[in-house]
Amino acid sequence: MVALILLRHGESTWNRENRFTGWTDVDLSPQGVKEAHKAAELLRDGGYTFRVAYTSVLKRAIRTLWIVMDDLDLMYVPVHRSWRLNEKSYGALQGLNKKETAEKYGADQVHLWRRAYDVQPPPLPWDDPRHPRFDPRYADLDPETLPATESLHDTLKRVLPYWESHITGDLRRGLPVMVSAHGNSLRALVKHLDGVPDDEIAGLNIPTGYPLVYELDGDLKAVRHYYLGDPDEIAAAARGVARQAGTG
Ligand SMILES: O=C(O)[C@H](O)COP(=O)(O)O
Repeated sequence: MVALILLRHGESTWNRENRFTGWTDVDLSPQGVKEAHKAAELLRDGGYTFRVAYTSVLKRAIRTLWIVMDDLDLMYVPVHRSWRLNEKSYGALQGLNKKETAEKYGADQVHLWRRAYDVQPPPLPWDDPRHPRFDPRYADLDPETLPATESLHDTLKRVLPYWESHITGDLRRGLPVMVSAHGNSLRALVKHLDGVPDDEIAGLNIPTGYPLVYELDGDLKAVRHYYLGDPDEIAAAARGVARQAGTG
């Protein structure tokens, strides 16, 4: 059995302000920093460690990982960053307040944008300065592959090749792996690991800062998975995520 630890970054400044974030590179809030330290404590208390770490190219996930590695005295562990682990692109919704968006477009529409498997939010126009093609961190990528918006399905389609080509190799070698990423890139991974049907994934909400441990067998089938931390607190935090737009 090998452990895969999934960790959604601690609360970000835009989580705090209840804004759609997506590929916007905002940092952790002071609360998010505390959540990252708490995640490290939960891992230490549970006797968990990791030999390799993966994260996105967004600082809220990177900083969460740094804090965990520092607190666990694991700063030497190799870290791989990839845009493929970034949050789902929220396109033109990025920056907008979730509740105000629900008031304007209706709670049902916002729920579809947030949680439906195959629905894309409105795209960023090609010339919008926020389009990732203008961001130097993606300069080596074909601009046509960079998303102007994404459904969860689109997110899964770019997460999976990285899972297969990089992460599974370490797990097959028996190395425990940490993935510090985002609400929706992790929902995509969980959908794959647990074989969650398309129409059921809308009900899954991942809270910030609680390690989600998967025990995988030799074929990398998920045998068991569980959060570390107080179950009532975690359930309340997941309900809080579901209700960010006033719905759920
Ligand atoms: O990008 C965001 O706004 C959040 O990180 C995830 O948002 P969601 O829970 O609305 O999908």
